[in-house]
This record gives sequence, C-alpha cells and structure tokens, in this order.
Amino acid sequence: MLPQVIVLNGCSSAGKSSLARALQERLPEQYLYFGIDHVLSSLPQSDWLRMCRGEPITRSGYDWATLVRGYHYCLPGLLQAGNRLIIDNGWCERDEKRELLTELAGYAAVLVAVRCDPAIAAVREAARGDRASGLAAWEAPRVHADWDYDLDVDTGTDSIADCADALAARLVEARYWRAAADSLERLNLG
Ligand SMILES: Nc1ncnc2c1ncn2[C@@H]1O[C@H](COP(=O)(O)OP(=O)(O)OP(=O)(O)O)[C@@H](O)[C@H]1O
Repeated sequence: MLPQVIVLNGCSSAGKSSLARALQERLPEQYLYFGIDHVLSSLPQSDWLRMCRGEPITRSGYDWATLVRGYHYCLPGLLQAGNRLIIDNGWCERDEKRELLTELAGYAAVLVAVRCDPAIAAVREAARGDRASGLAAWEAPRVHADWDYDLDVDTGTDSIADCADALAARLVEARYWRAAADSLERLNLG
C-alpha cells in the first residue's frame, strides 16, 4: 500500500524538488508536492529574495523557527483531509527533525535520503544563482544525522529520472516502513 506521506530530506541543491515533481508523475496515486519553499516563498517577496541570497531579514515578525513550525503544522491538516503528500526540506536541527516526525506520527510515512556529493551540490548551487553560496556545504554534514531512512537515492551519481523510477518502483512494491517511528524514538531518547 502506498504511504500517505513521502519525506525527501537532503541538502540544498541535492535535487529534492526536481525529484518530487518527477516522482509525482510516476506514482499511480495523486500526491501533492508541498515543500518548505511553499511556505517560505509566501514571505514578503523582498524578504524571500533576501533569504535566497543568504542575507539577513530584519522585518519585525520574522522568525525562522516559526516558519518551519508552521510548515510542520500544516502537514497533519493536509493529510487529515485525505491528501497524500510529497514533502521536502533539508532538516538540519534535531528539534526540527523531532517536530516534523511528531506531527507525522500516526500517518504512514516513508523517509527518503536524497544524497548528493557536497562538491556536486556546490557546483549546482553556483550555477542556479538563487541560493546562498555555501548553503549546501553547511547543510551537508547536518542533514542526514540523527535519523534513519527507509529509502536512499543519490542524485550525484544518478539522473533525476533514474532516481524517480527507482523510488516509484520501491514505493509501489513495499508495504511496511519503519524509519519514521524508529527515528522519532531515537530523537526522543536524546
Ligand atoms: N541528478 C541531477 N543531475 C543534474 N542536475 C541536477 C540533478 N538533480 C538536481 N539537479 C539540478 O540541481 C539544481 C537544484 O535542484 P533542486 O531545485 O531540485 O534542488 P533542491 O534540493 O530542491 O534545492 P533547495 O533545497 O535549495 O530548494 C537544479 O538546477 C536541478 O536541475
């Protein structure tokens, strides 16, 4: 049975949003793609552009943790209404990881590692020009720490199409996923 939510976790420029879009097209059921950028891009436009460039945001009311928490709190609402989701972010902090998995507890979730050699991610980052320089390098050692995965892809060695084909095949055939529950238990133990 297909999961209710597919979590794509990886550093910036690893290819998460490209993979999410490709995966949507391959799955036999409708999945909404709802990434952290859907929330962040609803900031005032000039602040969103500052964030993309890695510049500080000084407007009163801005708080990173509140935005991330808001993203996490949206997820049970979308799921409870009956939607299936593909979500993505580079979850780097333990508290953010714990908060996400707490919100998803009770839903059938699959955790997917979107791996990519940081050197390759850095080249993509420079080429796209809409991400702060050095973001991928900062996230790379943090993003995969502290949790387990059900599935892995590597966009540094494989094309997005090949990664999406492999994921779709595994998602359709497998029936039991445990990484979300195991990871939350470990994070709660400290
Ligand atoms: N396997 C790949 N081969 C070549 N280019 C890729 C591959 N995966 C992603 N890219 C390219 O890398 C860039 C970043 O991809 P994408 O926006 O999907 O990454 P992301 O992980 O969602 O990034 P962010 O977290 O910063 O939003 C895009 O230009 C995309 O075309």
